[in-house]
Amino acid sequence: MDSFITMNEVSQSFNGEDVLTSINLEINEGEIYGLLGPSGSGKTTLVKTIVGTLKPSSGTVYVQDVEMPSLKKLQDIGYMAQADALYSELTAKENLAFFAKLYGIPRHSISNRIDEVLSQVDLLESKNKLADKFSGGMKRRLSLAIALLHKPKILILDEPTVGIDPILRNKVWNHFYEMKQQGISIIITTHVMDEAEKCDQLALLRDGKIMASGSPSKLKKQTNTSSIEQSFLYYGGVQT
Ligand SMILES: Nc1ncnc2c1ncn2[C@@H]1O[C@H](COP(=O)(O)OP(=O)(O)OP(=O)(O)O)[C@@H](O)[C@H]1O
Repeated sequence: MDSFITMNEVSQSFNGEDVLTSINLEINEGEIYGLLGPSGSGKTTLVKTIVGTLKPSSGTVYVQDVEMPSLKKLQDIGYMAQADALYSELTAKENLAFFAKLYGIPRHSISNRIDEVLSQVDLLESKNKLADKFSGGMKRRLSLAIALLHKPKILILDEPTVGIDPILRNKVWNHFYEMKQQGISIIITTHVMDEAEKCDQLALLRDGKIMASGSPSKLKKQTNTSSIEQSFLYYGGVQT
C-alpha cells in the first residue's frame, strides 16, 4: 500500500512548552486512522500540523511525497476543524457555494455537487435555511459537507461526530467506509471509545506522545484486554 501521510519525529512546542513530542506515524491509502486521546493530549495540534496550518517545531510531515506546509497540497485535503467555520448569515447552500468557488469547482457542476454533499450528511431539506438557525449537530454536518465538496483524497476530521445522534453517526460512518473503498484516507480525532473501535488503525495519545499504535484488535491483543478503553488505561500505566 502507498503511504499517503508520513510524520517523522515531529515535535511541536508553544512558548517553550512541548505539546507534541517525537511523533512518528504512517497513514496509508484507503485507511481510517483514529487519533484517540483525552482533552489536551495534542490531537488538534497533530491534525493542524498534518494539514499545514501549523509548521512543526522540528521533524517533517509529508503528504504524498510533498513536505507540508504546502498550499498546493491543500487541494487534496478536506479539513473539518473542531470549531465550525460557517457564515451564519448565509444559508447552507450559500455557505457551500462560497467554498465551492474557493476550491475552484467548475461553475456548471457546483449546484449538483452541493446537492450531493448535502444528501450525504442528510441536510438536503435544510438547504435554504440560514446556518445561524442550525442546531449544533447540523452545523457539524454542514462543516463535514464543506470538507467533502472538492472530493479530497485525504479527509482530516477533528471530532466530526460531536453533537450528532447515534443513528446519524452510524450513517456518517457508513459514508466514511464508502469513501475508504474509493481509496480515500480518513484521519479522525476522537475521545469516544466506540468510535475508536471502528478505525482501521489507531494512535493512542497522551501528553503529546503516542503511547501505542496499531489496529484496535492488535492493541487489545497486546494488552490482553477486551476493549480499547482498557488498552488505553493499560498503556497509560493503569493496571486493569
Ligand atoms: N496556539 C497555542 N498556544 C499555546 N498552547 C497551545 C496552543 N494550541 C494548543 N495549545 C496547548 O496544547 C495542548 C494540546 O492541545 P490540543 O488542542 O492539541 O489538544 P486536544 O487533544 O485536541 O484537546 P481537545 O480534545 O480538548 O480538543 C493543550 O495543553 C493546549 O493548551
